[in-house]
Amino acid sequence: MEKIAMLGGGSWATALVKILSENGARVDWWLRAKDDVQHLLRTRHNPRYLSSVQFDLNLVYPATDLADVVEEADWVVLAVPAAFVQPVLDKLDRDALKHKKVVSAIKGMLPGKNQLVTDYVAERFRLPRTQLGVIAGPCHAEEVALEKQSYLTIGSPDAALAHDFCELLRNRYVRAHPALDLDGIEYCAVMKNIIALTGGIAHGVGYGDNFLAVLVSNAVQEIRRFLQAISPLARDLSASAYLGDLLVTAYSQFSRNRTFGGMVGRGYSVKSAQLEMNMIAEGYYAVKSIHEINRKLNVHMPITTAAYRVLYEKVSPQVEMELLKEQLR
Ligand SMILES: NC(=O)C1=CN([C@@H]2O[C@H](COP(=O)(O)OP(=O)(O)OC[C@H]3O[C@@H](n4cnc5c(N)ncnc54)[C@H](OP(=O)(O)O)[C@@H]3O)[C@@H](O)[C@H]2O)C=CC1
Ligand SMILES: O=C(CO)COP(=O)(O)O
Repeated sequence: MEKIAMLGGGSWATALVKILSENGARVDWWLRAKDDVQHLLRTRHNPRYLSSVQFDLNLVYPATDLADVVEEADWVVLAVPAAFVQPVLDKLDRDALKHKKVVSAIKGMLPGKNQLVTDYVAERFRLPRTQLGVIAGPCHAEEVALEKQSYLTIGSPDAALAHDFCELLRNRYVRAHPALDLDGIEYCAVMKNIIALTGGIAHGVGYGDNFLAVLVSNAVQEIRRFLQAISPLARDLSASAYLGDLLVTAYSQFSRNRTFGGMVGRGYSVKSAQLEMNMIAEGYYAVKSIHEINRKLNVHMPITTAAYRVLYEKVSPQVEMELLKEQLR
């Protein structure tokens, strides 16, 4: 039996625990709050995220002791928001992940360090990239809870790792495919959140579907330019790990990034939008990271720049969307 350590207690971790445990894997599940662990042990449900999902406690072992949770695992899956991944993982000994395969389900970068999660893990735990992977693709946790047909892509420079993790995920409603482009997939997952957030801002200001379609088309070009500058490779951006994820985040009712952007466009401050959401919109942090990385690369990125100016320089969303609209084709 495969042993998986799941780190994170939010919606995506909850959805992945459902998929993996229903496929027969043992999942040791780290959540940060004792009360949530107690609730899970008592009721078999996560109290705050996807609370309709019921877990088989013969396969799912919720706990708050991080070192214990990872100790016996073959696989460690990271599903805490990017802003908290470093404080969580820094509690582990540097050798704690030595012979383990580490798969990041996080769609964000370490704020402050402006580093991809897999780069941070490789550096901190001295792991070769062949022990690392990412889970990507258009997939909202809420639809997994409803068992709606979904597709995931596992990116890893190690084809066998990607293949094996796909096997752990595949079921009646999840298809999973391997890919080799770890960096491109991870960066794209970060950037699509920025685009969805900006689409939300535009919508909040009053722009409609016609504008959003043009924004998303231009976004594909912006993502292509950035990826070519930071990680040049012949890649097909129309694949679902890239374009699919961009589309679902820009258009889905479940998208936190789009929702957050919408609130900012309607006049909420960043703080009040974050408080009201109660979930994490990674795009807010990603805008700053990508903007700062791009100071060196100098790629033409009008959408990211517009989002940065609204979120970090407090330029009015109306004014910024007026300026952005002149730059789109
Ligand atoms: N939700 C989805 O559909 C998908 C999400 N992802 C990615 O998964 C990652 C995790 O997001 P998701 O599961 O959606 O998160 P949610 O927004 O559902 O939940 C927020 C999570 O952040 C935790 N958290 C809040 N503050 C802290 C803190 N100070 N230290 C540690 N943890 C904290 C919360 O813990 P607590 O409950 O204890 O407050 C909770 O587990 C993100 O990178 C996201 O982009 C990827 C694909 C799909
Ligand atoms: O990555 C996601 C879906 O693929 C989740 O996006 P949101 O965080 O915007 O909900």
